[in-house]
Amino acid sequence: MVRFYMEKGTHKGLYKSIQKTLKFFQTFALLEVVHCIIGIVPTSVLVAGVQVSSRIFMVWLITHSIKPIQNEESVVLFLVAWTVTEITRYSFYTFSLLDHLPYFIKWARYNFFIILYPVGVAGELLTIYAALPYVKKTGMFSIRLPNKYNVSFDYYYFLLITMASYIPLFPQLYFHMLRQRRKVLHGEVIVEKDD
Ligand SMILES: CCCCCCCCCCCCC[C@@H](O)CC(=O)SCCNC(=O)CCNC(=O)[C@H](O)C(C)(C)COP(=O)(O)OP(=O)(O)OC[C@H]1O[C@@H](n2cnc3c(N)ncnc32)[C@H](O)[C@@H]1OP(=O)(O)O
Repeated sequence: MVRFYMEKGTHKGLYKSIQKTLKFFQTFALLEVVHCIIGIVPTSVLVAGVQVSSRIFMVWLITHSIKPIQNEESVVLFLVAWTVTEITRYSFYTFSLLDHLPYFIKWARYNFFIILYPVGVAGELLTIYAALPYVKKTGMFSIRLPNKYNVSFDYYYFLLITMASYIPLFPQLYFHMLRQRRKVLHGEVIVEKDD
């Protein structure tokens, strides 16, 4: 991403140039949920599920499907937030497994999110917001009556509901990370409710 910006001097075309890698890694992140379900990692299934499904949704049902929004600045916002987060997170896992975790990586893992989470969420919400006029105009992914199954679905209203769902769900993730931060960096013992 940095190389693209240095070479082109603009964010336009960035999404197109990284989309394959993005789709591959974000789709495979589903394995993180599987790992929680089968108990390979002790992470909450609910927390990992919300985190991964929101990213898959952004990648496939928003950015991939709605071409006119791919060059929005808000796309860069969430791409940068996700990228820095995952570089830090997987460095943390790798060094932890090697039993040589540098303090800076641990510190970064449990501090960067304080800024990156709101930045990422802002990028995601602004991108969905930018998609709304196109979705309304084209009626994409919507099912209109009458049809033989007597079912109707409006993707435009689905997106509005999805945006609203960030209000109860995002604080859950953010406060979870704040609790993890207190536990890992300050050694506080925190009793969490089971899923
Ligand atoms: C259908 C439409 C759905 C739409 C839903 C809409 C609502 C969505 C609202 C929410 C929006 C979220 C948006 C989000 O996409 C925005 C961003 O991400 S912006 C960027 C900032 N983001 C972050 O900082 C993300 C932080 N998240 C995480 O760190 C994790 O994803 C989290 C799932 C929260 C888990 O963190 P936690 O600290 O609880 O657990 P860990 O999994 O890190 O660690 C537990 C222990 O397991 C070990 N572990 C885990 N995985 C591995 C691995 N792969 N390899 C090795 N070890 C692993 C880890 O070391 C821990 O071990 P220990 O306890 O011994 O330290």
